[in-house]
Amino acid sequence: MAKKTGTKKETSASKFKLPSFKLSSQQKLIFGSLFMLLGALMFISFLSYLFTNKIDQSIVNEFPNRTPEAQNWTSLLGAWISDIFITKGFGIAAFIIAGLIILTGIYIALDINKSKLRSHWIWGLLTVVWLSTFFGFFAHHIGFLGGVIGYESNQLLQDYTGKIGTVFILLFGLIVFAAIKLKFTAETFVNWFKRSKRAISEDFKNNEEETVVAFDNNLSDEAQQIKEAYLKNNTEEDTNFDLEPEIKVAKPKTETAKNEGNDNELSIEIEAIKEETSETDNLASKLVEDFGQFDPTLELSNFKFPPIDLLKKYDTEGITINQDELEENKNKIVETLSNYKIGIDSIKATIGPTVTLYEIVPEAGVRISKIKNLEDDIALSLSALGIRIIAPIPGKGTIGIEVPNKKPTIVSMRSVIASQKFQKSDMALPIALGKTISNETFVVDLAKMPHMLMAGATGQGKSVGLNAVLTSLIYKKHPAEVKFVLVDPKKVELTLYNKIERHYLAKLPDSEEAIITDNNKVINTLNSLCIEMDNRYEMLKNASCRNIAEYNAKFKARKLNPNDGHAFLPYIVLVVDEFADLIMTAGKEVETPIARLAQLARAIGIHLIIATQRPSVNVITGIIKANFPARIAFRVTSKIDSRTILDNSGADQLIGRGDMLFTQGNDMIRLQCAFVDTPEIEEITDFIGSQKAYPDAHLLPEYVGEESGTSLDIDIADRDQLFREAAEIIVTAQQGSASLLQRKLKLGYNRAGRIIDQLEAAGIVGPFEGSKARQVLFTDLASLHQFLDNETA
Ligand SMILES: Nc1ncnc2c1ncn2[C@@H]1O[C@H](COP(=O)(O)OP(=O)(O)OP(=O)(O)O)[C@@H](O)[C@H]1O
Repeated sequence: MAKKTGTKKETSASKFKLPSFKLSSQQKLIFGSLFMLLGALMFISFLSYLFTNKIDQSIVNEFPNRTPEAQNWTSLLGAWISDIFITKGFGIAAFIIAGLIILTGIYIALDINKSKLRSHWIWGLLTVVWLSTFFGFFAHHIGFLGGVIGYESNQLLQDYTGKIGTVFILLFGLIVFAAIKLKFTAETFVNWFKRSKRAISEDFKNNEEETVVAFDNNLSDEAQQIKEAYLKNNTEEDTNFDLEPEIKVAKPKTETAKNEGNDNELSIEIEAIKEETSETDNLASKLVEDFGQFDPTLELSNFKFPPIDLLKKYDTEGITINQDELEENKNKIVETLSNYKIGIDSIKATIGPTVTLYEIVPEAGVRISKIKNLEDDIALSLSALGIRIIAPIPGKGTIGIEVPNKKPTIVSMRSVIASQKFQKSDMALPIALGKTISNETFVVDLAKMPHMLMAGATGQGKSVGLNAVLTSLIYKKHPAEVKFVLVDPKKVELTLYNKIERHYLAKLPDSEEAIITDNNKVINTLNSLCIEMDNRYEMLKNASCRNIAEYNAKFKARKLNPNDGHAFLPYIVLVVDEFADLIMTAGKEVETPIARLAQLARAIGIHLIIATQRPSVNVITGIIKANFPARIAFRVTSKIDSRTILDNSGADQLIGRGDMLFTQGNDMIRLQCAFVDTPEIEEITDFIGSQKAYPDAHLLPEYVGEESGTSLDIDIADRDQLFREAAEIIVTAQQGSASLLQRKLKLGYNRAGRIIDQLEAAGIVGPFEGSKARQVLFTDLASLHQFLDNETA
């Protein structure tokens, strides 16, 4: 019964299947030469027809009659075909048709890309129509020049537009041809005109010069005699022989003579190196010329970035200078230092949003370490929390004392997003983190970091920091360019981003919620990202690219064929809020893929941001730390925590509420994190969520955990049409890889991946083994066929 339904399905499917025109090499040769010979035969007939058409005129209408003898070189058939194509058809433009048929034969025989052939045919036929209409003008003099079609079309145009109109229409056709096919522009003509003008004037000049040289030659005999006489007496080679200016003009002649004289010297043969332009390059530039660069944003071309007005302005924004406070702090610093016998040469204040930096130049002879050791005493005297002493300020010969402002100002997300620095940045993943102590907007490129660790005690601004990162990316990057994988074990921090799931989020194929709150799912997602990473590396390798930027540029330039499994790759940003919680519950299972991603994913555009409120060494392990050079520390409670995050103290002296230290491996920068509140995020996500979206979130590759092998139960009826063919390829090659199917069956990556899954479900290939190809469980085609036939029986 099962078999019956199966066959029924098959027959109905095959009914609608287009015949496949895949020819074997022998068939290509047979059909190719058939076309070539046919075209050549037509060409010879047409040529002969030009001389014999009058004689053969009477017999062409009696084609079935074998008796009359035609004068055409290819006899009756030639006369008849020529009559149809030339006289009754397109006139002498019919030669182009013969040419096109020959060309078709060549393309088939040599198996050249058929898309070019299609274009040759389209342009060829248009030229035929144009030429025959053009020759239609002269139909009264030589009848077959334009043929009946040419004559009629010309007449039609003349009836409606007159002779002048017809000429204009034909001229327009010519311009269209020149512009589209020959890529002419108005400049081409202008340049031509200029060049020909220049050529004329150069000709004119050359003529003038020739007369001068001729004149020189007249004189040169005499001059030469003088020179020879002189040289006889002066054998020195470097004689500065300054003759009349006429001799200088003739100098090239002397040089040639010199070269001729050195016959037995080795001559250098210079081989012109041909520029290597591969066929794909030509095809790519042709595609780019025809369709423009590939635009990844095309599917959501009407997508509107959220307007800046969705972000709030704050009353406490903008720095106000409190002169009294400045004076007071300055006096306190000078006084404290003088108590410890440290003299000051000069002091300068830079007012930031939360702290003011006092830059001190100590008197000559004061040891820097002495000031550094007095940090706590100075802080006590200034009676302020959050004093940080930077001794010395890197790159400057001064000592910095950061003192918190009495009235800190908020750095709004709006102000950093609107800043020129952010708006004009051309970074791959720009992040406007906040403002520096000198009140400059601080923008960094996540792609260069390439991963970020964010830590700080609870309530010090981590979630706001993560939101600032996400908001920056959303304001600058189209949904096609960046995707977020959000992990939020706290279940409340990132839920708002659910609304932009189909725009900006990526998720596992089988999961309902894009934002991951369940720790088990995190493990699957991280492993899936590892698969994505391996896939992307494979794609990069096949495209001979070193990183995602190169790859995407190549893809946009249409140098990579989507049929070979290539696709535009969006950046993927993985955000983990509360990493400590994950490590506590899942330990190694999480740490291993995170470490793998952190070590390898930078080149292929996967970037990690992990945040934790417990910066202890068992959470931020050595391996994690080694791979997260960019670190952000909000306020922490102890020096030890600060050292765990930054490898340095300082984070314990911050004042909280977005006050942070940022390091990218070397210097530490104190920043005030940009503030973005939940209602603002809500408005932004509402704005984006209400726009047209992709059908689904960006799907990550499926990852099947060790214990859950059952999700691969794929119904036989749901199998891909190419399932059997794919199985045969895999068994023949004894290599279970999706890329093999991609190449052999010319499939996209996703379809090849699905077929591999189906093959696994059918027990033809083994399970996924990381970067290794899957094991093939059938050794020969016979056993495979037997298995497949039994399956459907
Ligand atoms: N950049 C900032 N500017 C001004 N205020 C801020 C800033 N960042 C945080 N705050 C204030 O601190 C509060 C707590 O911030 P946030 O929720 O980001 O802390 P957290 O570190 O994520 O805490 P938890 O770990 O408990 O989630 C905010 O509600 C806000 O009032």
